[in-house]
Amino acid sequence: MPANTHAKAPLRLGIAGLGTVGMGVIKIVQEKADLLALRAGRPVEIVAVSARSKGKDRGYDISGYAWEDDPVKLAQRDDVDVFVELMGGSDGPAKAATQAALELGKDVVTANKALLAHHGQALAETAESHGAVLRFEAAVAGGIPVMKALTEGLAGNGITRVIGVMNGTCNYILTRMEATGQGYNALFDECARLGYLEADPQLDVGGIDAGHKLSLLASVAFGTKVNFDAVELEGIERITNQDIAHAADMGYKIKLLGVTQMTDRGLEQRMTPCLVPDTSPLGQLDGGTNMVVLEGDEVGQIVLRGAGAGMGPTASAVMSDIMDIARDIRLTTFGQPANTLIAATPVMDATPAPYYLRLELIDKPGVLAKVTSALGDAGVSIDRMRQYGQDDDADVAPVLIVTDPAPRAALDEAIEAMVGTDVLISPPVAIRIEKV
Ligand SMILES: NC(=O)C1=CN([C@@H]2O[C@H](COP(=O)(O)OP(=O)(O)OC[C@H]3O[C@@H](n4cnc5c(N)ncnc54)[C@H](OP(=O)(O)O)[C@@H]3O)[C@@H](O)[C@H]2O)C=CC1
Ligand SMILES: N[C@@H](CCO)C(=O)O
Repeated sequence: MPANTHAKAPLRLGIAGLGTVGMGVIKIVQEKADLLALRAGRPVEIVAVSARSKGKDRGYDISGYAWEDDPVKLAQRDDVDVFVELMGGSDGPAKAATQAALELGKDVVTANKALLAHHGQALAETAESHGAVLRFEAAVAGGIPVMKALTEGLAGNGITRVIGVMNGTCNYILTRMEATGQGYNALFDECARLGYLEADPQLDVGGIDAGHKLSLLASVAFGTKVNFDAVELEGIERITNQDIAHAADMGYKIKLLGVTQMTDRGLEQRMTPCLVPDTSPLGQLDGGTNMVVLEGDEVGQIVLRGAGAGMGPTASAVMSDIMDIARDIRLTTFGQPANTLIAATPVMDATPAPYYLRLELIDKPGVLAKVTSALGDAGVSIDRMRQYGQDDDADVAPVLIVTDPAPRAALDEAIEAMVGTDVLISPPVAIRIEKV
């Protein structure tokens, strides 16, 4: 043990969840004990652990830690100072054990975005009323220290907008679709084989996991209560190789993009596929990497890029919160006291933007006129339009339209009118073109 670290009592951890992230934390605590003690000014120790299966070989020696079958019992142990929740799930044992720890005034560190997106406000209030801290750096964008950047580095800024790619699985699928020409389904299967998918894959490809993260970022950025239900969500399941190729043709990439900003109408939160310029940092983000772009009124734009998942990166973020607690840095959960967070008016109709519209039309005279008049009647003006040849099927006319900036509601009105004219072979695909 390094000198000068004996004066303060060790910080004693109880870790519930010994999977990818839990074992990553155990690895760091075991392998970097001296470094952590020097940096924290006190030793950081694990005293007890919990998971579903006691007998499982986990690759690291955990025989020196007390075992609890019940995570709630672990959270309540007298010898646990910090309860580290790494089980996952928005309810069940993760919620029960977190609540139990906080009610006893014990600090909690978690990587669980689902838990916080659904119960963050109530848990933060419980923490603060019991003099405990609840921290979640690892829950958003894995190894990227985005919460620290927002709450500490940018503490002197009014945040104007947060945008980013926050789900590595979706970015992997979209960039591999472009690079290899493989379809969505084949790449979904590849992600399953590589172990990239959440236990419920719909959380990834449906945009829900990334939506959880966005709702937490919005709360910290704008001082608002977490409101996941108000996030406009759309997944990547309907994106085709054709969309990706057409987007590339026009100088864009398709990303599952999160955007949150406070407008004069209220709080906008969107996690939807968007087109971004292929030369922008977001456009150039390949594979399972995450990127979060923070915009502050003093600092301008900051771009953070890094691993959004995986053992080392996620455990690194968990340790950041643990080390703050070890150093007696006791920050609020969402960057300001939970009872001062406001309930922002949700804006469900996003700020107007240009849209990419892909249509499969019946190839016969007059169909284009019907499409353009549907757009015109809804007040949507066309910026560019292109019809693609289709050698193998003479009855189908694929048409691509880029609109001028328009409200989404107007575009939906136009699409509804088009559907009513029977000129479409399949439902139109509309993708927002985001200014980044
Ligand atoms: N993996 C990643 O890259 C990232 C994960 N996260 C978040 O971190 C958390 C953990 O994820 P990850 O490590 O990947 O998950 P894993 O599935 O790898 O591990 C989950 C662990 O929790 C234990 N567990 C599950 N349910 C219970 C229960 N009812 N009672 C006791 N223990 C239970 C499991 O036990 P057993 O091993 O015995 O089955 C397992 O050890 C989640 O909230 C996740 O969203 C956040 C960012 C990135
Ligand atoms: N399933 C998530 C893991 C990290 O939260 C992702 O793909 O980004």
